[in-house]
Amino acid sequence: MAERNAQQQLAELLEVQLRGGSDAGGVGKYLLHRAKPHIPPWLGWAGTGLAGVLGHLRWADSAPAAVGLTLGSVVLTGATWLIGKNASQQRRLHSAITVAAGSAWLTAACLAGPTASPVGDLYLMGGPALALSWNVRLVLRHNPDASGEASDKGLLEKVGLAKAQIGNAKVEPNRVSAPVALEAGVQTNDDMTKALGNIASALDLPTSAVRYTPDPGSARRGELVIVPEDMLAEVAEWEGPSNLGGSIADPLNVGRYDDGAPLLIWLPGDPEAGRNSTHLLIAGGTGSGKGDTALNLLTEILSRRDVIVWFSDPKAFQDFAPLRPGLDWGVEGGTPTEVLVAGVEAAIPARTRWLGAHGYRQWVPAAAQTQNSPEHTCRPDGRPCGCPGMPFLVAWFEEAANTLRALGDDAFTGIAQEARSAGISLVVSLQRPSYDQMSTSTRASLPSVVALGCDARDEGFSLPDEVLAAGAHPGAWGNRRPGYCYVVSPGIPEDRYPSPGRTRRFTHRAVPVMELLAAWAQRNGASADPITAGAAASVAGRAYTGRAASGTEQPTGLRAVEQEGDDMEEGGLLVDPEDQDIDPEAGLPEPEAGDDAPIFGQEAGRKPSPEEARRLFANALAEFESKGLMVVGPKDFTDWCDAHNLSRSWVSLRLKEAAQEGRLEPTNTTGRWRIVPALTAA
Ligand SMILES: Nc1ncnc2c1ncn2[C@@H]1O[C@H](COP(=O)(O)OP(=O)(O)OP(=O)(O)O)[C@@H](O)[C@H]1O
Repeated sequence: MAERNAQQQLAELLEVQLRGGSDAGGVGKYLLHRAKPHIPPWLGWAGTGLAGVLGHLRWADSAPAAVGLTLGSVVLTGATWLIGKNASQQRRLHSAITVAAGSAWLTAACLAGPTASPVGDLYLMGGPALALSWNVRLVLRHNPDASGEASDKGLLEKVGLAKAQIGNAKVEPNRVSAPVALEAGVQTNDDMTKALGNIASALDLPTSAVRYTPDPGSARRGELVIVPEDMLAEVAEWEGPSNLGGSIADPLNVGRYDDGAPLLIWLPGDPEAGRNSTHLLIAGGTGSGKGDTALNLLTEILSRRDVIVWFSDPKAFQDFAPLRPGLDWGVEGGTPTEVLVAGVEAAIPARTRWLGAHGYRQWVPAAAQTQNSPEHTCRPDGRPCGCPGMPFLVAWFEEAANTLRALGDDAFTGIAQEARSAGISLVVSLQRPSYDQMSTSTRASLPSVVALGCDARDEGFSLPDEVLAAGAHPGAWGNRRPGYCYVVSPGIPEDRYPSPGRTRRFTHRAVPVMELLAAWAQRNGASADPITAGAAASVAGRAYTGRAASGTEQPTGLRAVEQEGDDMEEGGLLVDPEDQDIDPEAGLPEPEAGDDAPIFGQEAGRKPSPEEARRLFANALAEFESKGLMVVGPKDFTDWCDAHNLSRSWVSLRLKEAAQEGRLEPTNTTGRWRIVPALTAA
């Protein structure tokens, strides 16, 4: 490795900055920028000449002026020498000679006249020679920065890594990268990562402009990357999806990196690339641009042909309303979210079984096609089965802290683990990225993150330690840089992780485009396959309808379940036997004669007989179900208890009994039960 002085690398970096300037302002601006540092010596020359002319007009032939000017000249030269004691020897001498020559000439010009011989000749020959000597000095310094401080010591020496070496630098537009070798046996990569802030300070750049990627094979080698100009400062607006009609396996383009490269995320795995599917956390403080980042991602997902989205948004679709028609299942917070979670739990084994039966070890785009290949058939005789394809499923939880807390760590970790082999990606966003919002183990089951600006104390939650050590600092942005983010996700080269990117902004202009996109998804996007729709309906009953197809009243999910019934008759599809009888379209049992007394209207003061109370309780469950409230607990019966003079503890016991009878299923939350719609229909 040709090892060079750090100073040269610095010069190259600044060269790049200059080039950036020239791109921006054309050749004239570039030349002016280059010439600027060389002008001051010439101004000094002209100024001295002018002072000579004026001085002569005033002090020609004055003896006291001669004494004063000579003394002044000596004092100025001495002062220059003294003041220059901290500068290099060479610079000190050069300055003193310049001041001595200039002030001696000025004295002579004042007394004898600037045009007298040889004063005039000295001015015309000596002045330019001196000015040029300063220009040459500047050029040789390799550093056009006129502040003059950076050049006298090597960059790494200044940050306490004197013996470290920088190798051949790779200079790209607005990016300099160079291998670094630290002093063997004395310095480690940790020393380098700790020095990044100081390097940024030495170069007068923001902290996020300097990054270091340690070489995994060495404790003292790595790559230093410097990106001088913040190319993300300019806001980019969202103009539409990047790949309408593409596959969800194609990269999702959510913004750009600071060198202009697209910011890409992959959710499904790719067996050929050896990449696993992933779950994604969108983490950012208030005002960090989480909402717009989510829109970038969701619009990309909904524009793909082979994916469906289940979406829970406790904020009542404030940001996402225009996209709602494109969702296969969209719910607001509270019980509907609990039901959606139960739907995901039910879909996981059903989908995994289907994928396995069709010879897929993980979801790939071919799984979303009708199964016409003998390699992917569920028929024992090996002939193509013709089963409808299974689109990828994204289950998205906005502002998920409460949902995750209610679900519990073990349950979430289990879902996250198993969902990956079921062709399901979870996307989770948090109000505040911190451990009081999400436990360590839940955080650990989300391998990918889009880390937006946050409180500096929460950086450790958002990003892995090694990415922070390499120079990533979302805490430095807070909410001052909306949309700025670091993305850690499979498929992205690891040395990219500490590079900041920025998502696109959504304004009111985006609304009609999003509406068009949702309409496109209704018409051309995937709809739930019978297996997924069946699993959802088996736990959610009427609460799951599937996305309404464009131009028809009938939701696609229910259509899929109906079709499932037909397929079963043909014996084509492998289905969980327990799910076979489910008919989510089936009505609730007709109330028996005399049952039409209003559930919540019992005459005050009269306690029902035990038998009557049970009947009323069964009716109440049926009513909850008909409203799609599929997860219940004693608190949901508060009004009902008041109306019927029954206590919540009685309801609590009845709920447990109903669970033993199979009418309810326990959920992950103590005291909450899921209504089993299949038994209602039976
Ligand atoms: N990529 C971006 N580029 C420029 N501005 C952006 C970007 N993303 C968001 N913004 C702007 O930043 C502001 C905050 O964005 P947003 O509401 O999405 O933040 P948030 O993190 O969702 O905040 P909250 O949690 O309070 O809802 C908005 O004015 C938005 O227009």
